This record gives sequence, structure tokens and C-alpha cells, in this order.
Amino acid sequence: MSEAEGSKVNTVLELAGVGRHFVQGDNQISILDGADFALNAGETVALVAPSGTGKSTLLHLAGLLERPDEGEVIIAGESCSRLSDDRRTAIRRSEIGFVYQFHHLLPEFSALENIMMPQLIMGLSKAEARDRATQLLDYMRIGHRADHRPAELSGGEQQRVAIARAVANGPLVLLADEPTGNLDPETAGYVFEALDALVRQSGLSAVIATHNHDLAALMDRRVTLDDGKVVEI
Ligand SMILES: Nc1ncnc2c1ncn2[C@@H]1O[C@H](COP(=O)(O)OP(=O)(O)OP(=O)(O)O)[C@@H](O)[C@H]1O
Repeated sequence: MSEAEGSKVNTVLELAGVGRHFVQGDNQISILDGADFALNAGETVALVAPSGTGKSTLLHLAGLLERPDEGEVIIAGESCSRLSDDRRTAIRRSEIGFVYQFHHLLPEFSALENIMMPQLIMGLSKAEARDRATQLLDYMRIGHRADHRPAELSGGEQQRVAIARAVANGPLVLLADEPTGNLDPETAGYVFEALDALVRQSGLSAVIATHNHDLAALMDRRVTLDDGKVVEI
């Protein structure tokens, strides 16, 4: 295999010439315009860019929550832009983990049940899902909170549950949209470090949008958005 072919195989997520345009009033604005990006297996990348430049838009496209207006989103070698909604949902469920700024946990379920849920949807047995959820809670050092509902957890604990839920099905790629943006600096630091450790321990690839340059420095690479394109910083 040539070096070029080898590096393709190693690319878990690719954006190729991606464009996303919105109409605002009388104007069309191009948030992404010919954006290229490649994420390698086991790599962590921080996406650091000013508010409103398109970080969430990029993550939504990469996570197959939206379709680009042009260009391709390629996950594990499969071009996804023209696939059916059902196929995109299947890929998203098996290959993508998402963490948001706000935890979006299901309020009526416990921490453990929230982490079991995506596994049950994927067809795992209750016992398997419970074992994996318990392991993840222990890894995130909140095993003692397993039976608590989200409202009974601190902000940092809620985000650690949300991170555990995002990786519960062993995705290929973790996408996180300011996962610590809603936390005080000290809590943000330890939640981010726990996220980083979990990603590295499980060999995951991750793109993490953050405004925090100290936390971004923990990642393998940093990129920003400039004039609708992804550029290294
Ligand atoms: N569905 C939409 N319709 C119209 N405009 C949109 C839509 N989605 C996003 N935008 C615009 O695209 C721009 C980029 O939004 P996006 O949420 O991606 O930015 P961001 O970098 O994540 O910002 P923040 O850091 O504040 O979360 C914003 O100006 C936003 O108003």
C-alpha cells in the first residue's frame, strides 16, 4: 500500500470541500466555504474559534446532524452526504459520540440508566449495558452517583455522565461542543482532563470545540475557522 493510501485508511473523519450557507435577512452568509479537515485514528483536535464563526455548524455536519450544502463528510471511508436519513442515523449511532455544552441527560432517569440507554438502543442486553455503564461511571470517578438523577448531580458530575454516555457504544469519533463551557474554571479543568484521559485510554479520536486555550493545549492539534475554512494554529 502506498503512503497516501495508508494515511487514507487511517483517517476516521474527513470534511472535503464542505460548504454551509445561511440566509440572514437579504444576505446569504457562508459559514463554511470549501472547508477541508481530516482527523486521524487516535488523534485529538481542539477547535478554537471566536463565537459565531461556525464551530457548532462544523460539528453538526461532522456528526451527521446536518447535511452540507456542498462537499463531502466521510466517516470511516464512507461518503455520507447523499446517504438516506436512516443510514446516516445508523452511522451516527454506531460511530459518533456527541457531548454538548449542556448535558442533555434524560431528567427522569438515573446516571446509570442514562449511560445504559444508547447501548440498549444498539441491542445490548441489560446486563451488558449495566456493566459497561458501571465501568464508565467508575472511570469518571462518579460510581457513587450511579443511582442519582441529573438534577441531583453537580454541573461537573452531569458533564461526566454526559461524556460517559457519549462513549458508551465505543464510537469511532467523539465530537464535543464546548463540553466545559458551562462550568467554573476549576471544574472545567478536571472534567476536561477526565475527558482527555478517557479518549486516550480508549483510543478514540476527538474534535473538541473550546474557548479555553489552556485546555486546547492538552490536545494533539489545534485548528480554527478562518473565512469558512479550517486552518491549523
Ligand atoms: N440554521 C441556521 N440558520 C441561519 N443561520 C444560522 C443557522 N445555524 C447557524 N447560523 C449562523 O451561523 C453562524 C455560526 O453559528 P455556530 O453556532 O456554528 O457558531 P459557533 O462558532 O459555534 O458559535 P458559539 O461559539 O457562539 O457557539 C452564526 O452567525 C449563526 O447565527
